[in-house]
Amino acid sequence: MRGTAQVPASKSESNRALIIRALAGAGELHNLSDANDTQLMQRLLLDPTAAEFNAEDAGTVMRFLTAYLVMTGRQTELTGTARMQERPIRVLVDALRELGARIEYQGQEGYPPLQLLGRTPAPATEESADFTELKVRGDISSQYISALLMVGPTLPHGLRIWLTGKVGSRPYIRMTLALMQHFGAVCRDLGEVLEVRPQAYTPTDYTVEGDWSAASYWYAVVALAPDGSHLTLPTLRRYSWQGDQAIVGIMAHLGVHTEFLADEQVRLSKTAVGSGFSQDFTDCPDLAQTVAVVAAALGVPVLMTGLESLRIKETDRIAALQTELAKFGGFLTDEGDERFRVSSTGFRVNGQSVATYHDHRMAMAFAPLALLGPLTIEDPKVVRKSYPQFWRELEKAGFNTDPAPAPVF
Ligand SMILES: O=C(O)C1=C[C@@H](OP(=O)(O)O)[C@@H](O)[C@H](O)C1
Ligand SMILES: C=C(OP(=O)(O)O)C(=O)O
Repeated sequence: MRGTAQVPASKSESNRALIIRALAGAGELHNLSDANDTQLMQRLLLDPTAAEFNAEDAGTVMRFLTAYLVMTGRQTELTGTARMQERPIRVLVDALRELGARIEYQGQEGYPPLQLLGRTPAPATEESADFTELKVRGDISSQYISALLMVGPTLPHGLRIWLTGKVGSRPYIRMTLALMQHFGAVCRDLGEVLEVRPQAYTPTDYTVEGDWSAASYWYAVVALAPDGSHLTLPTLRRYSWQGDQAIVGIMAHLGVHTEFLADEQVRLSKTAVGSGFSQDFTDCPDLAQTVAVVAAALGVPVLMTGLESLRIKETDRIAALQTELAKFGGFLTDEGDERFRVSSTGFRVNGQSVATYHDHRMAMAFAPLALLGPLTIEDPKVVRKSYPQFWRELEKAGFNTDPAPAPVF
């Protein structure tokens, strides 16, 4: 294994930059992601008169657009796939209602689809109030908090959010604040409290970094490749806003060494694996599948915590991992108290077929196992959500895929 693999641009950064640019009115965005989640966000933001918006299976699109559309006074319906209609949104809807938004549930209370009916300005806050205040729980999805923060500068008194509960995916909140600041917003992260001053965004240019969550699949490839393998990934920064850069430290336990080169490149090389470790995924839930598969394949025991949010993503990722790993001799055992242990006995790849449950990360997390033997990935098009060129890049790296990857768009 030698060479260079292209990762897509970060869909998380792209989708924030698109919302903030829409609020700023202008600004050039470079290296936007070709992920369906980002292409979709771009198309929907360009459609000012649509009577219905479909966020498909994109959590950021659903949550960010709910706040953006309703707070900019749009009256429209916002829906998504069958799975999106099972992903909760009540925390965000309740918070927006407190800000004067009129939102109705079209189906089940607490879930999309939503009817957005515009906004009646909230009762005049006292003159002395320096911020409009909200209490928001942080233990279901950080996307609600990012969605609220991004519209914060447009509110007459700005916004002060008190976070309650165990806050998950916090690096994504920091990324939101960092991008807002890049576009001239004045905000402060005080831990439990987040503050945004009322102030127009400044039109600014931004170049999106490569996607560290997508990079994790190349870490998996190097971890499972023969000794002496190495791989270069362009567009990844040493100082990243993405919490999934945590893959650098995690994969050091699984035999991948990272070197940051000049010109925003990282070089991965294969080294010795460690004897086992514990890892909390609260800050980086999207890495859990990659790590579980590699650890099981290498026979490195891992105690995984912080997986709570995995149950409400594209699929129940804990159940999906348990079912699919078992086909190979891998286990993700629930030890109670939200602790899960990865283990394996006689892990073998010999033609199994992996179900992907409409989840791009199931497909990409299991694909690197092809280094150990042949396997089938069902419904390979799922990768279009975040990494449409994934199969093509694997072919370029020397994997044989049948059928050969076709353009996914
Ligand atoms: O804000 C974002 O861009 C994201 C936040 C995370 O979701 P949660 O906050 O729901 O954990 C992550 O899993 C998702 O892929 C992208
Ligand atoms: C959970 C994910 O995305 P979202 O929540 O934005 O649909 C993901 O990309 O793994």
